Amino acid sequence: MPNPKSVVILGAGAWGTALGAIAEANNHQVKIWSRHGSLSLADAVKDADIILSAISMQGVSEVAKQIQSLDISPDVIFITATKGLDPETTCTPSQIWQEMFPLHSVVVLSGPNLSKEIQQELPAATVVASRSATAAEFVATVFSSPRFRVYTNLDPLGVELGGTLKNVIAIASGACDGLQLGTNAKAALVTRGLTEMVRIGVSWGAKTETFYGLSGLGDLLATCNSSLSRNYQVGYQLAQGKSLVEILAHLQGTAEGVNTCNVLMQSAKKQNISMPITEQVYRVFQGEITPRQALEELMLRDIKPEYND
Ligand SMILES: NC(=O)C1=CN([C@@H]2O[C@H](COP(=O)(O)OP(=O)(O)OC[C@H]3O[C@@H](n4cnc5c(N)ncnc54)[C@H](O)[C@@H]3O)[C@@H](O)[C@H]2O)C=CC1
Ligand SMILES: O=C(CO)COP(=O)(O)O
Repeated sequence: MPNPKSVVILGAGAWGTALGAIAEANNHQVKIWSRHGSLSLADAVKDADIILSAISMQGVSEVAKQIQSLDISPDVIFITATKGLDPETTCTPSQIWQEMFPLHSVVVLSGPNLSKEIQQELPAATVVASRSATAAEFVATVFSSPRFRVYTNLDPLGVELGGTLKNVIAIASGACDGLQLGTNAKAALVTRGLTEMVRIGVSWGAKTETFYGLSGLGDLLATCNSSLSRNYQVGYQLAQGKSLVEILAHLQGTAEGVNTCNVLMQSAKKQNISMPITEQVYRVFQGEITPRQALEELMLRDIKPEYND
């Protein structure tokens, strides 16, 4: 374990708090900043070795801009744990952090990490990815513990997109379970969902194999099969006939898949990339069709080869 480091967590939500507890258990000094708390951002990031952002997508650009105006040591490593896409630019959180801090190392942390289980100290594994192998290895040592196994990876975009894109498939999976469609249907949905994730992710520059790792397939398995996932909960409740507005009004925490689905649909249309599951989730959100009609549309698509469609 490295010497104690000063770790600043941005965001006091479910994930920020859980990650703070892991670093604290490894004897690091942890400060958690929240937009609603009394600690100023300037005081929070003063003397930081690591700044870890676990804020919702909607706050990332705004908070990164505020930090840009502060005095940050060139040695600070940024970690991003947000799973979302910017609605205006389609940038990922790490691209936003890297653009604002071009001389700093930026590390993506993503994996099958349902925060409630992590808070209960159940074992889990994750991935830390960066263009800088040294930064990724350093972050791995800060967060690794007997209950949190951290792998390094050199494809930050792929790792980040795995965690982000799977949220839309988790919504579809929740709907699949809400409609009681069975295990075969779920297996088909998740597998074809992964194909969609790879298709668009690779067109954006991610590596195919990254999607078959913990941050892609691993996170899909976790969120598509657990009612602890907020995205899954959204889909499940849609299948029960609730409106999206009603569901989001009562949901505890953030379901990033809703915004991600909208951003993905715009990009897929522009790039002419086929994303049938994402498209059906989008149409359900728009109130154009019900989850059951979405299922029928998916089942009645043209017959085609499994690959190269
Ligand atoms: N909860 C989980 O199991 C996991 C969540 N994530 C990702 O981490 C991110 C945060 O998730 P949670 O902590 O679960 O959500 P949450 O809803 O519990 O917390 C979100 C945090 O972001 C802050 N925030 C929101 N908008 C902001 C703004 N405009 N300015 C400043 N702060 C703002 C909130 O104040 C809160 O502290 C999401 O992108 C999520 O996909 C990733 C892995 C696991
Ligand atoms: O990404 C997650 C677990 O890895 C959390 O999923 P939800 O955001 O759907 O709760």
